[in-house]
Amino acid sequence: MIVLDNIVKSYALQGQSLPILRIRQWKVESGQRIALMGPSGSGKSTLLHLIGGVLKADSGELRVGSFELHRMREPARDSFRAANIGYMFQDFHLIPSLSARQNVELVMDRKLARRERQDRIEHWFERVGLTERMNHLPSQLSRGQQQRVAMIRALVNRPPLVLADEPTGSLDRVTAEKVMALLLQLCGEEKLTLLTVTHDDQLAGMYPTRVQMSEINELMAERTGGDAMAIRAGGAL
Ligand SMILES: Nc1ncnc2c1ncn2[C@@H]1O[C@H](COP(=O)(O)OP(=O)(O)OP(=O)(O)O)[C@@H](O)[C@H]1O
Repeated sequence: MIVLDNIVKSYALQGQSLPILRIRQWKVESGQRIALMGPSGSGKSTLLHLIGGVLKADSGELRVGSFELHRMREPARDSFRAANIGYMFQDFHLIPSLSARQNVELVMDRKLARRERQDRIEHWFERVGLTERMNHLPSQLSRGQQQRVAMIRALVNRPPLVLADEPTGSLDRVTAEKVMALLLQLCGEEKLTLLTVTHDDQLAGMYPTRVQMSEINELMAERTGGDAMAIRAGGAL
């Protein structure tokens, strides 16, 4: 379970503190698959970075399972992230000089026997329909295929929590729907908690649960009309 209590996050900008998030309470149950929606600048990526331990809140309490992220320094949060979070990004972040298989192998536990690692990799490539492409470089794959490799990389260690930031944002509609459906299916089968940022209503509609940033970020709710662009522009809140 993820629990946020009285979380405040600001960025320092040109000597000023720019408040971005104020969340009184938000809970995500284990195994939930949530589409996180909201206008540009509403703090979606910042929220994912807080939950993933990339950033630390200014104040408040944030628990992911038994981890109290608000008490942890950066090295501890880095270890937490490596062991517990699968990340997916809009632009895949695959290493161009490594094959699809090697990109996945890179994140796998070195303590696993080589045979076991290979079996797992083959199993996952089969599940996403890319068995024939395992030894291709990212540049030899379509964008949808590249994102499926990135999906394997995010899921192969069965992290309890998967954070996906606009994972289909650079794909065409048909491919985006296929990739999103696969991500939802695999996280469902593996019982992983999935938090996906998307601005696309149609893709969000595929999710069992949808959450608008305006429902949880009080800084948005306070603004009449939820004008998050003012947050982006550094407008007074
Ligand atoms: N490192 C930073 N320093 C200063 N301001 C930042 C920083 N990162 C983000 N911001 C600001 O914080 C606000 C929220 O950014 P964030 O990326 O979380 O929003 P978002 O909802 O994910 O937006 P988008 O949909 O455009 O990706 C924006 O106003 C952004 O300009």
